[in-house]
Amino acid sequence: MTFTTARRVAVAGASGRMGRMLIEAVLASTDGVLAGALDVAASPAVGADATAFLGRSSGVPVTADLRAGLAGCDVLIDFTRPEGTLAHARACAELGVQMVIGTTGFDDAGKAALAQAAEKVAIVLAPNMSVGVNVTMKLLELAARALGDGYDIEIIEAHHRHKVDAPSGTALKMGEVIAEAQGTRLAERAVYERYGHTGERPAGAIGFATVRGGDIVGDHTVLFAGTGERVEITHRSGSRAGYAQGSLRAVRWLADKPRGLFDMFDVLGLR
Ligand SMILES: NC(=O)C1=CN([C@@H]2O[C@H](COP(=O)(O)OP(=O)(O)OC[C@H]3O[C@@H](n4cnc5c(N)ncnc54)[C@H](OP(=O)(O)O)[C@@H]3O)[C@@H](O)[C@H]2O)C=CC1
Ligand SMILES: O=C(O)C1=N[C@H](C(=O)O)C[C@H](O)C1
Repeated sequence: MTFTTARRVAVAGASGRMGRMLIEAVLASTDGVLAGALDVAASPAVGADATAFLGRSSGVPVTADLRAGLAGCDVLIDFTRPEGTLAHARACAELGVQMVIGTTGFDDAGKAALAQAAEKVAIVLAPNMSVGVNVTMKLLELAARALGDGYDIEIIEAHHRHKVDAPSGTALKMGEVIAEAQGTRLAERAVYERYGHTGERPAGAIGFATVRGGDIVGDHTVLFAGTGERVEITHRSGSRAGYAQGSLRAVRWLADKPRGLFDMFDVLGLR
């Protein structure tokens, strides 16, 4: 992928699973420049070169000092934890640095804080940066609208043993897309847990089921269970590369945006 003009990119969570994937993707891009790398103060990576894990030197040190890490950067790509991303967003808003945020697990107050930061700088926020997942969301919109209320909806997701939030941000977004396509709100329909004598399935419920194990990168299936037939729409990620490439598309798309909160539907023209 190429940026229209070279963009100076910082990566937060530089030693994380996505952080490393993103650093590799920025280095491999022809006109993106790795200009900053952030991690928590306790991380053993702090002080080391951001590309030491690749056995090479970039001259960019990993730092926990936000001002130092963001100095001279155009955009921060952030896949960390909600509390980290919110601190980064405050710094980015103050310093005029754009953001691409893949972190999941924000509560309503966190989402509101990001919307506030987006009044100062342009931000792309999406629980899944993969092109395939976002196209799958559009298919779900179509299916939900066309199938209507005769089909019971269940969202099943599976991820690796290290994932800390559930259901995944992607599963929640799929639920929101489906609920909105049917003129409703997810909060009124979501069933996150079942145990013991649950009684019959409530009409209109959107159920969630979570699987955690091994090194599963990320699988999502939405089941529309009707009478005499089932529709299943599945996306499986086999690698994290798709998340990184989607993030770089967002970096490029943001280049001429002064401020505002956007998502991957905006980036990919899926609105
Ligand atoms: N939108 C998308 O396409 C995708 C989103 N994700 C999401 O991205 C996030 C990160 O995932 P993943 O890379 O697997 O996680 P990792 O745990 O591998 O990496 C997280 C990184 O963030 C750092 N970190 C932890 N807490 C903070 C904090 N408070 N402030 C700053 N940095 C912090 C970690 O440091 P340390 O290890 O030292 O604690 C680590 O470097 C998750 O929310 C995940 O759901 C993941 C994949 C795709
Ligand atoms: O933690 C992960 O790994 C992933 N998190 C995102 C989510 O919560 O939806 C995206 C992807 O599924 C991988």
